Amino acid sequence: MAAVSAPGSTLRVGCIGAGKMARGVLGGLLLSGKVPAQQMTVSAPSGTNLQYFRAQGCHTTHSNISVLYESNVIFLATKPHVIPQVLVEISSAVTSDHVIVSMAAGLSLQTLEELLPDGVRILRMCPNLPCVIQQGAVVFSRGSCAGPEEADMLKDLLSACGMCEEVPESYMDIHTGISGSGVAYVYLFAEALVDGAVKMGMPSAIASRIAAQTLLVSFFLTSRPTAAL
Ligand SMILES: NC(=O)C1=CN([C@@H]2O[C@H](COP(=O)(O)OP(=O)(O)OC[C@H]3O[C@@H](n4cnc5c(N)ncnc54)[C@H](O)[C@@H]3O)[C@@H](O)[C@H]2O)C=CC1
Ligand SMILES: O=C(O)[C@@H]1CCC=N1
Repeated sequence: MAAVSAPGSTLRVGCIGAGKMARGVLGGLLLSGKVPAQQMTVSAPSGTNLQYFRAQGCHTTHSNISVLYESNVIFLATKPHVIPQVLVEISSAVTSDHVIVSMAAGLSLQTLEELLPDGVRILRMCPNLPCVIQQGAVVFSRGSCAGPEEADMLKDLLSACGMCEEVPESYMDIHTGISGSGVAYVYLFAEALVDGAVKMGMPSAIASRIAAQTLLVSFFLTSRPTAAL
C-alpha cells in the first residue's frame, strides 16, 4: 500500500460533499498552506456549495467518482444518511492507495468497512462547527487497516482546523454529543441569558452583547491558572 505521506508522493486531497465541514477542513488546509488548491478536488450535486472551492482554485466536479481518480486522501463530508449511497457509487474506484476519512456522525468504522472493499485504509473523524474558522475540536479513530502513518498524516492535516486528537472509537459519539452538538447548547444557554435579561427589562441588543462578552471571557478564565485570578 502506497504511503500517502511517503517522500516524493504528492498529497492530493479530495472531498465528497462541499458544505460547512468541507469548507472548515479544506479551508484550513488551504489557509495553512498544507495542501495547495491545485491538489484539491471537491464534489457536490449542486454548483452552489462548489463556488467557494472553485474561487479558491480547487478542482470541482459533480461526479463523486472523479474525486477518487484525482485524490489519494478523500474526506466524506455529506450528511450521514447519504454516505451509504455514496460508498456504493465510488466503491469500484477505491483502491489500497486511497485513504478514506469519514466525517459522518454516528456511522461506525465497521459499517464503513463493510461498504468499502477489503483492505482499504479508513479513518473516522468528528469535527464541529468552529472548524469553519479553524478553531475546531476534532477527534479521529483508525479503522482496522489504517496504521500510525495514516494517523500521523491525518493529525497533521486536521491540526489546520483546530485541536485534533486520536481517540478510541467509543469516544466518537460522546464527542458528537458534547462538541459536535455542543456549540448549539452554548448558543441555547446564551439565548436563555438574554431572554432572562429582557424579561427583567433590559433591551435585547445590549443584553446580547453582555451575554456574548460574559460567555467569551468565561472560557478564557477557565484556561487561566486560578492563582492568576
Ligand atoms: N455541522 C456540524 O456541526 C457537524 C457535522 N458533522 C458531520 O459532518 C458531515 C458534513 O456535515 P455538514 O458539513 O454540516 O453538512 P452540509 O449539509 O453543510 O454539507 C453536506 C454537503 O454534501 C453535499 N451532498 C449531498 N448529497 C450528496 C451526494 N450524493 N454526493 C456528494 N455530495 C452530496 C451537499 O450538497 C453539501 O455540499 C456530516 O456527516 C455530519 O454528520 C459532524 C459533527 C458536527
Ligand atoms: O450535522 C450533523 O450531522 C452533526 C451531528 C452533530 C451535530 N451536527
